[in-house]
Amino acid sequence: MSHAPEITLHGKYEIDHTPLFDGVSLRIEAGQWTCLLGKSGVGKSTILRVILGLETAGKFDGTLTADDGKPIAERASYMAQSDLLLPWLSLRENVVIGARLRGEKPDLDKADAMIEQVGLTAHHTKKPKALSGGMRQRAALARCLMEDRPIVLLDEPFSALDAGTRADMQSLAAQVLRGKTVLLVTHDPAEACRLGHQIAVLTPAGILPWPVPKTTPVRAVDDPETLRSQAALLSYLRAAS
Ligand SMILES: Nc1ncnc2c1ncn2[C@@H]1O[C@H](COP(=O)(O)OP(=O)(O)OP(=O)(O)O)[C@@H](O)[C@H]1O
Repeated sequence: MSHAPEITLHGKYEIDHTPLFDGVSLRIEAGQWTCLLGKSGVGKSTILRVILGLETAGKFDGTLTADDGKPIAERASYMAQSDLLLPWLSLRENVVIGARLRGEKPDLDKADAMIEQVGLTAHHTKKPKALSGGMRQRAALARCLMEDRPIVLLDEPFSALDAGTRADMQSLAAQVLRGKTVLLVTHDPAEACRLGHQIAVLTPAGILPWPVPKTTPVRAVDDPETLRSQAALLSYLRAAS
């Protein structure tokens, strides 16, 4: 796998001259999972889009760098909040769309294994409209995990899943993305405390680094320190909202 860089973002962002966040300093550690939380509308998805160089509603004023000095967007894979599945393609064709768009021969064996791991083998010929919301999200996850990129940006990738499937998909993503530089946007303190090597809370005034349990992710769902940590994080988020 190519080098998974550390990424740093410093700066402020405004929409129509109104600040959304100011003085943000976010370090996304090399080869680790950084979980980004914060209240709805504070700008988490915007940060992902800034990192990817995608269009946003406002203007970012600051710096975005990788520790190896190379461009970031072209070696990143991205799972957006909406599944972005192409409605005229089957689930399997959607999962290999990245290779097809690059004019490469898709690795169908790998795709089938990924579809099996997300539990959708029985549905691989179906079009997106024949899938439930949670199934579509798992298809989008499989499509993202197919891409062997060193940088991975995930925007609430497990939000539509039932609790059991969510825990399974978290474990799968952690296994497949081991060693990559991952930024995960989530509203779920339990998810952040289970998966995060680092946790950051975005506020209008900047980033608050949140202490993580001493154990290494993926943490057990019943690990006492993880449970204490997620309870403290939930209390903080509730008080801050
Ligand atoms: N196309 C747009 N035009 C105008 N404002 C926008 C547009 N897209 C986003 N915004 C504004 O930018 C702000 C940040 O949006 P963003 O989606 O980054 O928030 P978020 O923290 O990811 O929210 P959520 O947790 O609800 O997904 C919001 O206040 C939103 O109203």
